[in-house]
Amino acid sequence: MTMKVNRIVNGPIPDSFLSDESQRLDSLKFDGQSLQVLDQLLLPHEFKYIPIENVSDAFAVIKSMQVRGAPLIAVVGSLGLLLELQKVSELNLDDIRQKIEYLISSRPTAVDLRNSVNGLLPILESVVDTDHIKLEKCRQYLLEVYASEKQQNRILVWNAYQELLQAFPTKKKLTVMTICNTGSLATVSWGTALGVIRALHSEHRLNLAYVLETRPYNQGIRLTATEMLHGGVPFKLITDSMAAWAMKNNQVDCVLTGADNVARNGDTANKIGTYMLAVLCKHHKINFYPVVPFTTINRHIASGEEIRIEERPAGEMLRVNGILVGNAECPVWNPAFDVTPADLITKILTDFGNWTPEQLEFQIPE
Ligand SMILES: CSC[C@@H](O)[C@@H](O)C(=O)COP(=O)(O)O
Repeated sequence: MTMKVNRIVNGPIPDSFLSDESQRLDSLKFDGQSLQVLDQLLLPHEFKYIPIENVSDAFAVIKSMQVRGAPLIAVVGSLGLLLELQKVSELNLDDIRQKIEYLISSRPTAVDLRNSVNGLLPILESVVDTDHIKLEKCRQYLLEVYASEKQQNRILVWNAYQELLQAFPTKKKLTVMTICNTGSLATVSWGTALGVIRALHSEHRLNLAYVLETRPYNQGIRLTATEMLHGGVPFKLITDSMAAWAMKNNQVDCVLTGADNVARNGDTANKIGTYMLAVLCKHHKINFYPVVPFTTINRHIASGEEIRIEERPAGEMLRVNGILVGNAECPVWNPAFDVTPADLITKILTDFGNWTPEQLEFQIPE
């Protein structure tokens, strides 16, 4: 997969656009040789960075949800592998292939990680390069996963922002709704849907964001609310069950969500509850937009039926911050994601342009 994809809507992007990086929380610290990630399970009460030295460390923090959010998972997995490859002098093809599969198994729905680490395969399979050159190319590629996530995110947010200006030409300020956490804590940059909400705020075009609590694991209340408070972005936290009532009684202009896996026909997997929002949008005639980096598009699958939905442990539903709130014996079904069918989606906003689901397949870059 090529990393460089550029299709900037109404570009060039002015330097002033999202220039104040102090408004962002750092999901990780990486200096080229050492990596530390923010333990998101401790938020909002404690900001603690934990060191990652290899693939098993990366796997552990992704699996446990200390690190989450599709783009961030991809970067942390890739950097975990990079740190290992920086320590070896000889290429071990089987070992790298096994590590790629191991990393992918940590979160099966989020396709960014799969797309990113699988990008090593053509390098490993080259019949021209020596092992020494392959090793060096693998390192460069993995570093590029990190660098390009940052660059592409700015384009993604800009493109999505342009779409909203165009869709609501007479609105001075928008009221939006969002689910889960799609901000700097889910990426190494501004974020996807939450990045767009940030942009609306910094361009004085945001009235209010309704932030869903996002049961069962509360990424909305623990993470998004923390980011909004940190950046001074106007928002109101609501429980997931208040979404319909908020749409009915308050003007909501659009719903902006992230995505974990988008099929060629535009069917979009995202945090459980997203499908419910799309259905509500249809009833209330509200625009529904997934904000989607190129790395989240799964060109290998035709529709959402092929997306594997991760199921998480019962304890994540029965406990809040480790405290048991239900009977430990409760039978539980805990799917982490759902799939919004393409026909409920207004447009898919991407870093290579903004497309209706019908257009998407013909626009995905090689
Ligand atoms: C930029 S984030 C896109 C998605 O990863 C996000 O919307 C989401 O569903 C996160 O789920 P999580 O289970 O917290 O990793």
